[in-house]
Amino acid sequence: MNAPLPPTTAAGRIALDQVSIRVGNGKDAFTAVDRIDLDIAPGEFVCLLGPSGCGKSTLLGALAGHLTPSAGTLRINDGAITGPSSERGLVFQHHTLFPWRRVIDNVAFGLKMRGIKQAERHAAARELLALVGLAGFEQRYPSQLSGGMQQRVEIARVLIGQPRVLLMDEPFGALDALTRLKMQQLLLDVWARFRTTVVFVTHDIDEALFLADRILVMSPRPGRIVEDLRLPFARPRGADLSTSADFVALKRHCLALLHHDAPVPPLPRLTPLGAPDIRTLQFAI
Ligand SMILES: Nc1ncnc2c1ncn2[C@@H]1O[C@H](COP(=O)(O)OP(=O)(O)OP(=O)(O)O)[C@@H](O)[C@H]1O
Repeated sequence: MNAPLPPTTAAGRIALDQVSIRVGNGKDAFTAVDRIDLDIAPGEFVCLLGPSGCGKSTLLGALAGHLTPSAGTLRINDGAITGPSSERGLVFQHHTLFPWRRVIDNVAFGLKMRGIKQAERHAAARELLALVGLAGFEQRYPSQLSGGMQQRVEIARVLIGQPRVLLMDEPFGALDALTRLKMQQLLLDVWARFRTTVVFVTHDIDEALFLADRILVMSPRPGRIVEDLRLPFARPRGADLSTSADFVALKRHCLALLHHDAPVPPLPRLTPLGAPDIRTLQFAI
């Protein structure tokens, strides 16, 4: 077996061309996602931010290959997305671990399905469990772990498949505030190592600002991208970022974008912690 950890150079370019997605049946069918054009670079960390029901999960479902767009094309690494694939790892708000399998066997399950011998798959699973801070918990069952620990196992379980893209749908939405902050930091640490492309759905502005290279702000239904915001914050990022003047200014800007009845203030002049500078803030619409 190859080394269990994905190569840092793994490609994961995502390209959407005029993607629209209709959901529902018959006279109840409607357009949930409307004409989205998008190019996400390999290794980029992108957050989809928008109000409830704007189509974030629908768009993620199409990226996962679970939904077929009604119009437009959706490609990863120049190949059309025609269905689910192990090159795209999915993490949801609630874990999908097998309750009857120990942690190590949950993480190693994907390798078992590929016919990898137990010693090898356990070695790979142990390595990933250590990476997510769960060394020593290999023999536990999911029900013996806290919610944050279960999500750590879930992330390890997905990473073992060496995905080029991580698709995350509010993965920390069910966690308490402090655990959520810890998990955000953990995710950034893991991402810094693997540089997997990440598309992360959230309606939490702070979370998006803390995690992303780029925030795609969506309109209420039908979901369109109303702003493509590239963040100027240097990495690695620490907890102090969220109290910086630039963070607060961008938060105010995002809040106004999400509250469509309020006028959106012009972006303030930012003082980046490092390159790139204010000119990297781009606006799609
Ligand atoms: N299979 C379906 N059949 C009918 N309507 C659907 C289906 N899937 C999604 N919808 C509707 O499409 C719209 C977009 O849903 P989606 O879950 O993508 O939004 P969201 O932005 O992820 O919302 P939230 O943040 O609340 O999870 C919603 O109005 C939802 O009710």
